[in-house]
Amino acid sequence: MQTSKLRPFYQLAAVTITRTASIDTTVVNSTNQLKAWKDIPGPSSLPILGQTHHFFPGGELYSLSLPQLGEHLCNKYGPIVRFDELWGKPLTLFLFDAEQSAKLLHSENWLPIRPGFNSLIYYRKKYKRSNETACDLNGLLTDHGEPWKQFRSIVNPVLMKPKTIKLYNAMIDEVALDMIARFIYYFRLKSLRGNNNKIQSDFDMEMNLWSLESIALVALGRRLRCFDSHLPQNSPEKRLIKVVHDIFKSVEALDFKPSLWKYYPTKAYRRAMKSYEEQEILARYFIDKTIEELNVHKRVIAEDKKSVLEKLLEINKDIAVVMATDALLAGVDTTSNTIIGALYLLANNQDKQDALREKIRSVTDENEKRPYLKACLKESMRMMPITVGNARVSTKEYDMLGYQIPTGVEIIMMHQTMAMMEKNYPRPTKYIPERWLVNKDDPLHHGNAHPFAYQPFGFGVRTCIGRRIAELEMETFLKRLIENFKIEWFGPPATTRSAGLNYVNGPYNFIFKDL
Ligand code: HEM
Repeated sequence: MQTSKLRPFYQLAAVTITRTASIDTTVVNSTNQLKAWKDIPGPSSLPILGQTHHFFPGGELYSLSLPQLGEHLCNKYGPIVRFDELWGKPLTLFLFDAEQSAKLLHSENWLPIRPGFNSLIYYRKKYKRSNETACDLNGLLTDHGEPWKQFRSIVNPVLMKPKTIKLYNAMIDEVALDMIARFIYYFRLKSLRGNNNKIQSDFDMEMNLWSLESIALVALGRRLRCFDSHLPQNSPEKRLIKVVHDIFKSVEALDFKPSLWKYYPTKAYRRAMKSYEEQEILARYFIDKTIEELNVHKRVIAEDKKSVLEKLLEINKDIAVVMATDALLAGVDTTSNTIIGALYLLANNQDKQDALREKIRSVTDENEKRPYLKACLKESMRMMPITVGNARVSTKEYDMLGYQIPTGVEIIMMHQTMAMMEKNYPRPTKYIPERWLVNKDDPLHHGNAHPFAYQPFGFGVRTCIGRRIAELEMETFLKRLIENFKIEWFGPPATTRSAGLNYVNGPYNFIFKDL
């Protein structure tokens, strides 16, 4: 291997994070006798290998999924667990304490740095640049500091204002109804509906087709062909769905687990660069087609009918394109897997499903709020979240549980583990949507739990930009499903895997009975 080929890898550290916030050590009280970093509990270290040998076959962390890793670390080492710097990965801290998470999230809420997409940052800032196609705007997933703030201040009003998002109600309902029609059509085909009405098709692909069709309609303002019954496997729609899975898998392999990609172009690194490129090409295909159509028709579109892309195009074309590309990456597996989790939990808790159906039927005004529906989704995200937690890089020194935490540490707040602790949510393994609704004197009242044990959409100025869209999509679709079908689960409990996000594994033993 020529050294020139390796050079970009050596340079990576320079591009990953630009710290613009000043170091403020006031968070550490100098009179405190704080214990040092090395005193924080964590797996033992060996010379050269550091703590990585624990991830090798026979090691205590070998082949654990991220949720399993969280549970193991918390049970064995306690609420704060240390991983030392190694192979280009900075100091990393796993946090299982809601109060400390609150402190960190509040304190890092000026220009928060969220780690976790370093390989995508590398692709967008270095790899593409070497292919002479890079642009300076890299988007919310990968920008930090002032560039992130500028970008976010432009897209926030378009994507986060509840009033603006409400304008998409009818469109999103149209997609939900088309998906229900597709379900009914497919389920009537004997080949897809086996004994006991059990689904025999790829249920996760079906849910991804729904989520892609929905996010594309909001982001681009156009219908794709996701519900076309003759959609080929190599269609841009199905390829995009597949490449999104591949990307999240790559992020876990390169950015969460020990990997040598920063020094050497490993196979996983090469696969990741190919996936990032393909996602960009496919997203651009849909975006360019949309812009072309807009230019040809030059229709005067009412403000409430404009897509996110059209609204952003009027402000800045580069931002419009990058935001649509990111929506077609971050808005697919997230909503589809949250819905699969919610359906699984409702199928296994028939009393809650009946209560939800009754509440949905009792609403006569479409604009009326649906607190029980929201509570069902909140409870699903508590028990089956798509991410194990949130993360920030410390830009100040902290006193955390008596330990001095330096700057530049990647701190992963393990909300999935915290949200399943009895002290945070009583009877944590039980699916109880009511906990989000009951009043203060009820021991289950969610306000009695620490609010920072549960943060499915993140926190503060860096919170998920797609949150309002995701909630609208999921509430609309879940409502239509529960209105139309009684959903049951057949066979052994579902298992999950982590591949960047948490996914429910097949077989998807759902039974959908017409009502
Ligand atoms: C159930 C659905 C979803 C969940 C649970 C979810 C969760 C999250 C979380 C936890 C974060 C990190 C927030 C933080 O660091 O504080 C995030 C960021 C983000 N999400 Fe989502 N997300 C969902 C759907 C979507 C959708 C539909 C989009 C499409 C627009 C989207 C786009 C993004 C983007 C671009 C960011 C980066 C925001 C920034 O750093 O400023 N997400 N999401």
